Amino acid sequence: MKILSAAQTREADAATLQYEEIDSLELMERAALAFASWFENKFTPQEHVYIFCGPGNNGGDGLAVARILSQRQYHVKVYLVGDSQNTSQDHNVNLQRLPDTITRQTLHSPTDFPPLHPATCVIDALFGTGLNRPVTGLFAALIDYLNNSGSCITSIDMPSGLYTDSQTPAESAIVKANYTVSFELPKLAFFLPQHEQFVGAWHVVQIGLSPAFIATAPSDFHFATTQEAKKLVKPRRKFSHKGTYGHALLLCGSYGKMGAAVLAARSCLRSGVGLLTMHVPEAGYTILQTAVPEAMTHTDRHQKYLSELPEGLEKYSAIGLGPGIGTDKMTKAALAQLLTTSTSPIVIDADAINIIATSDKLKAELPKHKVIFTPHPKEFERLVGKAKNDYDRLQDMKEFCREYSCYICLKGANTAICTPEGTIYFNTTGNAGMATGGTGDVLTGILTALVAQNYSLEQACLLGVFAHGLAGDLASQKVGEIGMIASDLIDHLPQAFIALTTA
Ligand SMILES: NC(=O)C1=CN([C@@H]2O[C@H](COP(=O)(O)OP(=O)(O)OC[C@H]3O[C@@H](n4cnc5c(N)ncnc54)[C@H](O)[C@@H]3O)[C@@H](O)[C@H]2O)[C@H](O)CC1
Ligand SMILES: [K+]
Repeated sequence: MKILSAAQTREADAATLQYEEIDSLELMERAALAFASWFENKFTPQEHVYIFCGPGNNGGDGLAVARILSQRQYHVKVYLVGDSQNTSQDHNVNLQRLPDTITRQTLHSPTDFPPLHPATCVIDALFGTGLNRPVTGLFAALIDYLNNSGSCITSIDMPSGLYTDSQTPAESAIVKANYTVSFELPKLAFFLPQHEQFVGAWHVVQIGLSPAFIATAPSDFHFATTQEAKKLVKPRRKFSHKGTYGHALLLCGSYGKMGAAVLAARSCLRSGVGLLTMHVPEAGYTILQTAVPEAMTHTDRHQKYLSELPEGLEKYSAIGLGPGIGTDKMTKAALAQLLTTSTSPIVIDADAINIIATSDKLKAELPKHKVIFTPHPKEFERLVGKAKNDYDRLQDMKEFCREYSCYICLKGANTAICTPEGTIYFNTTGNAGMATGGTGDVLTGILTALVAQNYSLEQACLLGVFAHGLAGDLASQKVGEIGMIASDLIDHLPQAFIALTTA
C-alpha cells in the first residue's frame, strides 16, 4: 500500500468530499467515530479523559471525539489551546456542538495547565498533518508538560509537533505518544526508527478516503500488507520436480562461524528451493553434512576461510554469500572473482557487504540489476555512508540503488527495501525478539531460495522479508520475544508460508 505525503492526504480528503458529495464536517465525524471506536476497545469509561485541542481540524477531531466519548459514558474534559480567532471552521462547528455538560477551559499560560496523574488518559489533538512550522511557545510548554506527566497519551492522527513526511526541526517540541491512531494510511514518519519515542504503537482506522485517488497518487514510499505478500507467492505445480525450483549456491562460514552457514542453509531449504549446494571452508564439511543433510556440501581448499569459487557457477540459479565468511584477503579475492564472473543474481550479506564497502573497485564491478544487499544499519553505514537523520538515510539509499542498479534490504524494525528505481517498501512483520544473532543469516537463506526459484529480485525482497518477519511473529507466540533464537524463525518458516498460501 502507498504512503501519502501530508499534501497528498489533503488532496485525498478533497477528492473524497467531491466524489462522495459530503462536506468536510461529515468526514471529520467519520474520523472521530473511527477514533472513538478504537479508544473504546482500549480504555474503559472509568478513565478520566483530558482532550487537548489545537486550532485546526486536528483540534476539531478532538472536539468531536470529546462529544462522542461523553455520550459513551467517559468523563471528558476539554482544553483549548491557541488563538481562538484563528480556529478552523470545522473546529468551530464542533466546539458549538460540544454539550454544556462537558467542562472546557482555554489554556492561556502554563499556570492554567491542569494537574495530570498517571491514571489520566490524555488525548493529543493539538496538531495533525497541517503542522507547518516547529512547535514553540505555549504549545511547546504544554507538550513538555504532557510528556512529563506520566499519563498515557493517545495522539490523534499524528503525535503533535512531529512532521508527517520530512525532518522535524530540532527546536520543535514533539508529543511522546503511547499510541498514535492515524486516519486511513500510516504516515511516513511512523516507519523511521528515530521516531520510536514519539509515535509509540501506531494503529490505522479507516475513514473511507477515495480509493481511486489513492490508487493514482504517485509515491516512492509503500508499506507491505499481508494481502500483497500473498499475491506474490507462486504455488507449487503438480507436475514439477526439484529442477523446477532452482539450484541455490550459498558461500558461507569460516572457522568458528560455521553456525551462520547452517542457519542460511536450513532457511534456504525451508523456503522452497529445489536444490542447495553449500560452499564452505574445509573445516565446515562434517558440520554441514551432519546439521543439514538435505544440502550438498562442497569444500574450499582452505581450512578456515573461503578462498575460491566452486566450479560451474553457471549452473546455479541464485548465489547467496556473506554469513560468517570474515574479511580475509583471500575471501576478498574470491568475492571479486564472483562479481566479475557470475551471471546469476547474488544476495550479499554480512562480511561480504563489509568487504565491498571498503572497495570502490568492487562497487564498480557490481553486476547491474543482479544484486540484493541485506545490511543491518552498521553495515549500511559502511556501504552507503553515515546520514544525519533517517530521512537522509532513505535518500542516500535511493541514490545508491540507482547508481549501482541494485536492491537493498535495510534490516530493522520496519525493514526498508529499496529498488534500483528508488521505490521504498517498508515491511510490517517482525518483532524485537528477532534482534538476536543469526536472524540475518536466515534472511539470506530465504532470499537466495526465492531468487533461485525465479522470483524477480523485487518480489524476492518483498516476499522474503515479509515471510522472515512473519516467521518471527509466529515464533514469538510460542517462545516469546526474550527467549527467541534464529533457529526458531527457521522452525516457523513452514507455518509462515502456509499462512501466505491460504486464503
Ligand atoms: N483526510 C484526513 O485524514 C482527515 C483529517 N482530519 C484531521 O485534520 C487534520 C489536519 O487538519 P488541519 O487543519 O489541516 O491542520 P492541523 O489541525 O494539524 O493544524 C493546523 C492549524 O495549526 C496551525 N499551526 C500549524 N503549525 C503550527 C505551529 N507549529 N504552532 C502553532 N500553530 C500551528 C495552523 O496555522 C492551523 O491553524 C488531520 O491531521 C486530521 O486530524 C479530518 O478531521 C478528517 C479528514
Ligand atoms: K495530534
